Amino acid sequence: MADLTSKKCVPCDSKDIRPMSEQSANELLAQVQGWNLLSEGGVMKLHRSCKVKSFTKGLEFFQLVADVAEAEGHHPDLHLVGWNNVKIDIWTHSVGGLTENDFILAAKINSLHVEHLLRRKAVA
Ligand SMILES: C[C@H](O)[C@H](O)[C@H]1CNC2=NC(N)=NC(=O)C2=N1
Repeated sequence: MADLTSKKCVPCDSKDIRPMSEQSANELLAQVQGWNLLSEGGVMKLHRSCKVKSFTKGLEFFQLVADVAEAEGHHPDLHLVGWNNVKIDIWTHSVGGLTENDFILAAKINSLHVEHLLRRKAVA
């Protein structure tokens, strides 16, 4: 199975794009560490949350994510709440569900070098 980061998102308005099943989404989830499936208003989405070191580092993180999204022509919902809590939701709006595009985008976000922007998780 080809690595998701080596793939390219396809235009979301192509006529043969369909939302995938929950089973397919769960299978692909293994390739996007740190992301979870979320169902909101009947729409299945990919969700990830993390803490950033500061409000401005959160905006820097968003800019790096935005660069990937623009390159892919596929976009996440970005939330920066309580000054340092980042939440990212990804789904394919044109079909109201998940497609491979969403997993490609999540995998490419995971491959960003952003350790300098993120707060390390406290070791239990
Ligand atoms: C033409 C193309 O379908 C639209 O411009 C893109 C833009 N980015 C997008 N991003 C996401 N997440 N879903 C979409 O349906 C979508 N559509």
